[in-house]
Amino acid sequence: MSSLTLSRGELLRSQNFINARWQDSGDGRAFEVSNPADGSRIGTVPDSGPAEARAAVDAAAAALPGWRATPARERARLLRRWHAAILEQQQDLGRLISREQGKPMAEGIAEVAYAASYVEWFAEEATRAYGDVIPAPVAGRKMIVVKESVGVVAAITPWNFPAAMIARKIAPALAAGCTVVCKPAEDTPLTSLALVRLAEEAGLPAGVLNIVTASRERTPEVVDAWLADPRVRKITFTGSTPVGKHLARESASTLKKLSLELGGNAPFIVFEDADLDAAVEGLMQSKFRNGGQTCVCPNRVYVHRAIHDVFVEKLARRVGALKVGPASEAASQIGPMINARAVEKIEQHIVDALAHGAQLVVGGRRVREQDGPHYIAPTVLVGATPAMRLAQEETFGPVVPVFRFADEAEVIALANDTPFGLAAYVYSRDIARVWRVAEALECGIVGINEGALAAEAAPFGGVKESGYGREGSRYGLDDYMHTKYLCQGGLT
Ligand SMILES: NC(=O)c1ccc[n+]([C@@H]2O[C@H](COP(=O)([O-])OP(=O)(O)OC[C@H]3O[C@@H](n4cnc5c(N)ncnc54)[C@H](O)[C@@H]3O)[C@@H](O)[C@H]2O)c1
Ligand SMILES: O=C[C@H](O)CS(=O)(=O)O
Repeated sequence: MSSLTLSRGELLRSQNFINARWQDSGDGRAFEVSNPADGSRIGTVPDSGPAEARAAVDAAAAALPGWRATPARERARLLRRWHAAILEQQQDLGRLISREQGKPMAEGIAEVAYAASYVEWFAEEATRAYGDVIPAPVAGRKMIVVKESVGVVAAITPWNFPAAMIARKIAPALAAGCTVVCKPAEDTPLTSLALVRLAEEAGLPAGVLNIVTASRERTPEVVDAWLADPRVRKITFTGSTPVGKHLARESASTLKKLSLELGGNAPFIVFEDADLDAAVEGLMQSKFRNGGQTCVCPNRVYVHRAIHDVFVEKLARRVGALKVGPASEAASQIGPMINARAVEKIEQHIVDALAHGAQLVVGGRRVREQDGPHYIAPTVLVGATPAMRLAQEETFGPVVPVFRFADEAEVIALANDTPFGLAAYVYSRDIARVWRVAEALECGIVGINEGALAAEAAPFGGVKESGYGREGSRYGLDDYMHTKYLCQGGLT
């Protein structure tokens, strides 16, 4: 594949950004970033360690008093400038996302607008961090509640949405008056570096936003330094549940505030009275977005036995028609999986399901191997059971296991039989039923006859082992603020 050229070449960064200075790692170590479509090299970034981690916190801590004291309207103004700069570079950033993450070009470009929507949203929310005045129970007393920034925030982000996930963390943090150190996923650091470059151009003061990159091997050195640093008052993380649990355990020593957006295992439930065409469309939208590599992708599809066969036939026809290929091909709808580890997990899930009695309807194998090793054919399996790994673990790939069910009580029990609780989907035309089921499902997000849930105005997050905290929405600022109660006496 051709080397990546951007209309603004300076957006392709190769250094950390600490205290407003682009710099290599102290020991000069670096690692390559490659295109998951064909393994070709896109760029190199620093392989940072504890020294860079500490330098970033030093900068963020030094900048905190000034940024915290900056009027909210000024913080909002800077976020609006960042928002405008991101949209001005939407095409470049979209191409960069698609090149380093693999998603089809249209999805890469759409992700930039999605990321920018969080920056715009929190530019607005910045000026609405209201407190309260409490009617005093006794004379001569004033009782006031104020909101204050939590302080230095460490953000650790995943590879599946390299722009949106970091914007969804940095924007509320800056809006709240926090300063930030961030570490993007080793597979997709370039997009985050480009966004930080645009934030620099927007005029953020030195030290307010700092980013360090690290390989998978050195990431624990960077993040463990932040976990042990008492100046870091909050960790915000999107990624796997095992890593989320590690962060929660290690944050306990300094009782950091946490936002954890972790793995999912979303059920997609189709009742016998559902609009089947709408349900198939909703499943195609939610399941195959980013090749199935999102935390809200349906991981288990439950179809009422009365409409099972006709639903599967409709679904298999759509799935079998999906085009698999690199972002460089305009017709591609399903890109390569992010890395070999992801492909291995997906293949293990398929093999395990077939070994436990599932039947393959379409897909089930690697494709386009002449182009690269990360392409998986969109797959539909029927005869799935709770005993299979793909029912218990998040596949994070283009695989649809279909389970039969007989009645509402049975499918609610099946859907909730998982440690995870992020998203769920219900298709039915019975209004009473959809609300009964939506309320019974143990999760943070429910799509009712709808497959497209993501929106900056909505609170995003889960329950159980999918984590806690909410990102986006009018609730999103709370995760970056403390509530302080002021009581003034002696006024009689
Ligand atoms: N909730 C989501 O949006 C989301 C995103 C990515 C992955 N996942 C889940 O996680 C699974 C594995 O994906 P993954 O390996 O990319 O996720 P991961 O959790 O390993 O990586 C996510 C981020 O955590 C960092 N990280 C990894 N190990 C760490 C450690 N020991 N200490 C601190 N930070 C660490 C990574 O460098 C990356 O920045 C996926 O199959 C999927 O199930 C969920
Ligand atoms: O994969 C994780 C993302 O949070 C999904 S979404 O972009 O918020 O829908």
